[in-house]
Amino acid sequence: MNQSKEQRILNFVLQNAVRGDPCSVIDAIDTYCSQKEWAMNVGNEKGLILDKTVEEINPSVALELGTYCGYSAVRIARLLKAGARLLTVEFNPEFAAIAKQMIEFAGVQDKVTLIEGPSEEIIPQLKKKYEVDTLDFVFVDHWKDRYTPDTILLQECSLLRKGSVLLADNIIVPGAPEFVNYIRNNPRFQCTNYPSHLEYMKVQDAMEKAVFLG
Ligand SMILES: Nc1ncc2ncn(CCCCCNC(=O)c3cc(-c4ccc(F)cc4)cc(O)c3O)c2n1
Ligand SMILES: [Mg+2]
Repeated sequence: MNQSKEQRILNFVLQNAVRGDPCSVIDAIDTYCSQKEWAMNVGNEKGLILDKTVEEINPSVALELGTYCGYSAVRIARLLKAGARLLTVEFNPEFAAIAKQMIEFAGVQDKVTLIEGPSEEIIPQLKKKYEVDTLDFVFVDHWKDRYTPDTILLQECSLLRKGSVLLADNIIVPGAPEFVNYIRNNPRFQCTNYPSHLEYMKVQDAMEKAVFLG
């Protein structure tokens, strides 16, 4: 049975990155996906915006929606302080299996809890099953039409506190127009737009940061 693109990306990392070195894993994925096969990792340009946001917040508890191959989970986890943790949600079992191996190879597995399932099912479980009180940071990078309902769900589940930060990928491509309308017109969020480019392409994209005001 021929390999998936995601398996080829993982194999390239296993052969070209250094075990336990998250930066070498990030670089290997970016090299493969810019030179061989495009893939929907956040990439290095938007990845720097992600890095700066994570460093600014220095979260104790972070959530990622849409793990894919684990590229942004490794990017986020490598910046977390001792004792801090990232919960990342992926509903595609093949992608989750790749991401698990990617996270372990990078050596950040102690900081990352990979949860398999749809966000709409997992979010309501975070408090009781995953012992979350509130979230300091949420990276939103899953189905673009789930951005709004899941932002509402996070509020309904009392998972956001004054100062919680959401960072959403793909505001332009594929786009999340309903989310942009919702979040920018919601007085409970303070929004900032970060123009950038679609990963590995010269196409315009952007990220949106939204601070929950409580
Ligand atoms: N509910 C739920 N819960 C949990 C989940 N886990 C996964 N999913 C499903 C998410 C499926 C992948 C989401 N990501 C994207 O679709 C995406 C696409 C592009 C892109 C594609 C083609 C182009 F031509 C241009 C741009 C670029 C990006 O950066 C993207 O992030 C879940 N859903
Ligand atoms: Mg994305």
